[in-house]
Amino acid sequence: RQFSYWKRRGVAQLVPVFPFGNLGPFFRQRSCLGVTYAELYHRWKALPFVGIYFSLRPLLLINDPELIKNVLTRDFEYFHDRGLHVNEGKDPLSGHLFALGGDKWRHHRSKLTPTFTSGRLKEMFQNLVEIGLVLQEYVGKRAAAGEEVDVRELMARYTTDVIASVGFGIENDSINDSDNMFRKMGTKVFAQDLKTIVRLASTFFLPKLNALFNFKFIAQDIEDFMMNVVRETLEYRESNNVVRKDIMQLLMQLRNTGTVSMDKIWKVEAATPSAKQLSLEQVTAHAFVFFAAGYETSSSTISFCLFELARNVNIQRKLQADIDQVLAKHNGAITYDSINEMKYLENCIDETLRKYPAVPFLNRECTKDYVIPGTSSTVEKGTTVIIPVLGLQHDPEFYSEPQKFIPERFSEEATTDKPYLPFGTDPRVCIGLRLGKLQTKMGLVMMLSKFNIRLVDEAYHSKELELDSKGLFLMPIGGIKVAVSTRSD
Ligand code: HEM
Repeated sequence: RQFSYWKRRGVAQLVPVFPFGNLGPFFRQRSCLGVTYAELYHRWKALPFVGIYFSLRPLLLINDPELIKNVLTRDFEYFHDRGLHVNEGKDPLSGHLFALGGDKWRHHRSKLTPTFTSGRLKEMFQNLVEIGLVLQEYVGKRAAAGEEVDVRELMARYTTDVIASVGFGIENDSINDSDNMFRKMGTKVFAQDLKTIVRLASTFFLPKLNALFNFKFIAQDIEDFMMNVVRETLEYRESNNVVRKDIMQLLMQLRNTGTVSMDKIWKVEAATPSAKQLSLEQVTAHAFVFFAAGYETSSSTISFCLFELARNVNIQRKLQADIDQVLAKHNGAITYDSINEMKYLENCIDETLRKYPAVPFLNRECTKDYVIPGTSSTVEKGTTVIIPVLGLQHDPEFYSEPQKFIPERFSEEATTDKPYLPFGTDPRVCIGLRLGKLQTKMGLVMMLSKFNIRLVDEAYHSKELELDSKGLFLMPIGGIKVAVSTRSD
C-alpha cells in the first residue's frame, strides 16, 4: 500500500522495490545519494515531476526548472522548511539555521543575516590572508621537496582553519598539524562510515526515525567539543572585554542585545544571564552549522577546481594571468577588493560548482497542501520534495558537453537563464555564500599566484575522477593528488 502512494494520487511514479524503494543504488552503496538523484533525473526528466520512494517514504522529484522556481521561490510559503529533525531539548545542536523551520527559521535568519554582509567580511578579511599565507608556505615546502600534494585533504585543513578563525575566533593550524582537534571533529562530521551516513540520511529523509530512537544528528563527542569551545570563548571574551573581528563576536552581540549591529560596531554590551537573548546551546548550534556547512563545501570546491586546472593547463595559465594582472594593479596586495576584481577566477569557481556542486541536491518539505500549477495533482503537507541539482547542471540541454570544464560559460556574455543552484536560491539561499566564495578565492589565489599545478596521474587527462559510491555528497576516491612547482618569474 505504501508503494502505491503516488499512484493513488494520480502522480506518475517509478516502480519501487522493497526495501529500498527507488534508492537502491544509494542503499547498496553503488552511487552516492547526489549521483543517485542525478541518475533518476536523467532517466525521467521528460516528466516535470515524478513520485519516488526513499525506502518506504514517498518523495517527489521535481525535474522541471519552472516548477523548481515555484517551489524554491514563488510558492515559498508552501515550502519554507527542509523538514529536518529538530529537537532542541534532547539534541541541542539540532536547532541550527539549516534545520530550523517556519517562524523560528525566519526569526533566526533575519537576525543572522547582518553577520555575513560584505562590510563585515571585509573587516574579517585579514584573518583569511593570514591562513592563506600559512597554506602558501606549506605548499612551498612541498614544491621544494618535489612532493605531491593531496589537495582534497589539504584544502579541508585550510578551510577548517579559516572557519575556526573567522567563525570561532580560534587560531588553529591544522594545515601543519592534521591531528588538530578541529580537523578531527570536522572529519568526523562527514566521515564516510555507515554510522555517519545513516545519521545524516535519516536526519534529512527519515526524521521520524530520529525522533523515535532519539538519534542525535551529530555524535556526542562532537557536541561536547563544540559546546566547550563556544562556552570557553564566550566566557573568556566577556570577562576580558576581548573584541575580535569574527562571527563569534557577532553571535555574542546577538546573544546579549538581540541584534547584530548594522554599523561597524564589534563591541558587545554586557548582559546579565537572564537578559541574554540566545542560550549557549543556540549560539553553539549556529556556530556548529557555520563550521560544518562552511568548511567542507568550500574545500570540495577548491580541490575540484585545482583538479580541473591541473588537467586543463591552458585554463590554468589564463587564470594565473587574470590573478597576476589584478595583483599587479594593486601592487601585489591581496585585498577584499583585489580578489573580487578577478573575473576569470569567479568564472572558474562558477564552473567548478556547476560540474561538482558541493551540495548535489536540495530538499524542501511541503508545509501545506499544494496544488501543482496547471495540474490537478496535490502535494500533501509533510511531503519532501527533491531538486536534483547535479542532474540539472549536467543536462546537455542546458550545458553543452557537460563533462567539459569551460569557465567561459559563465562570462558576462554567456546567458545566465539556466538551472544553476549550487547555493540554492532565495529566500533560503546559502547564508554563507559570500564567505564561501571568498575563502575559495583566497585558497586558489594563494596557490596559483605562486605555483603551477600538474596532474600526478596523467590518465586523468582523459578520464573523470572516480567518486565514492557511499554517502550523500561528491567525494573523490583516494583524494586529489597534484604535483606543485614554484612559478618562475
Ligand atoms: C562554496 C561554499 C558553499 C556552498 C556551495 C554552499 C551551499 C549551500 C547550499 C546549496 C545550501 C542550501 C540552500 C537551499 O536549500 O536553497 C546552503 C545553506 C546554508 N549554508 Fe552554505 N554553502 C557554502 C558555504 C557556506 C559557508 C561558508 C557557510 C557559513 C559559514 C554556510 C552556511 C550555510 C547555512 C547556515 C545554510 C542554511 C541557510 C538557511 O537555511 O537559512 N555555507 N549552503
